[in-house]
Amino acid sequence: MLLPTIIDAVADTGYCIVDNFLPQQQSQALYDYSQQLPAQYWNMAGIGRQQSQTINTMVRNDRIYWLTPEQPEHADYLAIMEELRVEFNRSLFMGLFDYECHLAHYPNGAFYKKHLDAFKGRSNRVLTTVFYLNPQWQEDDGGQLVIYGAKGEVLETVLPQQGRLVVFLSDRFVHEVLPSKRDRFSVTGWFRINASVSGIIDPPR
Ligand SMILES: O=C(O)CCC(=O)C(=O)O
Ligand SMILES: [Fe+2]
Repeated sequence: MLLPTIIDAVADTGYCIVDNFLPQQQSQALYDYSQQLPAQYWNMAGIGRQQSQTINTMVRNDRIYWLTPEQPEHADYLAIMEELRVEFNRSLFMGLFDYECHLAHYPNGAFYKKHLDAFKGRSNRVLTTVFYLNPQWQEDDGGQLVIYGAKGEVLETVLPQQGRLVVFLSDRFVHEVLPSKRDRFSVTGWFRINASVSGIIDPPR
């Protein structure tokens, strides 16, 4: 069973990379879904939250589409992430209360510069997950996820291979997506705690 392996790795090092997280046909089904999604459904990804959201194509130029449980195509993925959430809470008492995720499309040339997904005490995003959908990705295709350690050293360089899942603590690891030379598809998500900042519950997006 993969879930305990993921939890042990995150408890140990703060991150985890696993292959074949879903059965191949489920990964492929999400890939196929992303391929047929009409262009107008994809939004330019922003930086920051709600009113303070800005679109800065110097930092990132991927396009995103939020997944919802109402769509049957997303049900398998959301169901396993729910299992993972429950397991994290049971094993590590993390108090994760929900999960939000979106499809991401990096067209040829797209990237996401070094960033953190959360700032200590200022976000309810606790754990980042990235699930890759791309069949037969090669080194030359670029688009690697680079994860950095506390001293700025490279910890991991990850090819966005179909079926591969990366999980890491959102406020601990600076990371970036190197320029992709092919259309690159993934599902990026965050497990969240119900933290309130200045008495205001952090809204879902
Ligand atoms: O797609 C990836 O490898 C990482 C994406 C990312 O860092 C983000 O959306 O915050
Ligand atoms: Fe990120």
